[in-house]
Amino acid sequence: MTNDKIITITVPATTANLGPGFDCMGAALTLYNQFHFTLLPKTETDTVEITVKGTEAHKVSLDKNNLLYQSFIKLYQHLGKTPPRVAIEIQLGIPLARGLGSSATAIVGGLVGANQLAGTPLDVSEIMELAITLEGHPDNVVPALLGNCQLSVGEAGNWQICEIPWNSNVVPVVAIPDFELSTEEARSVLPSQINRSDAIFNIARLGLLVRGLETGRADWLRMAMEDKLHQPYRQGLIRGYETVKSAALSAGAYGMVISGAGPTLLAFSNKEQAESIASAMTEAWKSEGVSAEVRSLFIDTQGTKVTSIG
Ligand SMILES: Nc1ncnc2c1ncn2[C@@H]1O[C@H](COP(=O)(O)OP(=O)(O)O)[C@@H](O)[C@H]1O
Ligand SMILES: N[C@@H](CCOP(=O)(O)O)C(=O)O
Repeated sequence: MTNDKIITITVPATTANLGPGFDCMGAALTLYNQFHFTLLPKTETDTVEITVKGTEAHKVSLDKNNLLYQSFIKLYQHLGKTPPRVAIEIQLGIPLARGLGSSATAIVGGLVGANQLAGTPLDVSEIMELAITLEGHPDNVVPALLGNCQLSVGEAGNWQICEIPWNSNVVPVVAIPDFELSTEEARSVLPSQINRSDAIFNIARLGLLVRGLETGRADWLRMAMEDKLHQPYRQGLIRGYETVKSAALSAGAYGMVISGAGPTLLAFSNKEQAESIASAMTEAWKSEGVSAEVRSLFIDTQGTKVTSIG
């Protein structure tokens, strides 16, 4: 094995939807997965070597079904090139199937890793287009790639990406429970049709959320973090949702929403109250028999980072 080229891709977690921004808005968080790609010499067989590190490593597939590897292969197929043999090491810092964009990191990491090894034939917007197609919605892959809070508007082949300013006094507090909820399951409970009043409810709040995030105005954020398109259908899948929400609000949170497809719950706070809100959410979940890791994070401003050796 030659170790002459090692590429490391670091991809941030994301919190998608942010309440009313279902399938269109999301923000990158300061929590990361890292992917190392090492070029291997060609052989007759095209086996892949995958190793995974981290507390949930045993849950990740080590064969060709691995989502990171599949995304890696997709980029070469897109280029019409044969993929090289690689050894992949995954360092998991983001818990899986918790609504923090672990699948988005795998998709973005695989595409960006392949693009680097192929000599960077694609630019960021071409990678973004492929990532959105693979994930099926833009709200987690776009901030994972670009960092910050991003609103994605459009359709395949024609995306407008708009960065939403985020006031530094709006602190994301994430409460990550010890149980999983796959995005697939959380999407399966959503209705295919919505009524007009629910659409108006969300349109108005998404506009308010954009201004609330920019200004940090508590009264705007409080109302803006409500939603009628996905959360009412999903909250029944999250044990303790109501208890944790009332604890967060009583402790002074502006609002609380489901992070991505859940089950992680996301509260917004000012800097002063973040710690007491985190404790209140931990205790509330404990009272429901759920152990949770609760953390105050920051918004990641850099997005996906590439480091190359060799
Ligand atoms: N680092 C990774 N490498 C390979 N596959 C991953 C990785 N992270 C997540 N996945 C895949 O994505 C699935 C979780 O995706 P999903 O249900 O959308 O949850 P999430 O909200 O975490 O994105 C995992 O069960 C696994 O199959
Ligand atoms: N808009 C999607 C977002 C899923 O994000 P994830 O981080 O849970 O994969 C949805 O709500 O289904």
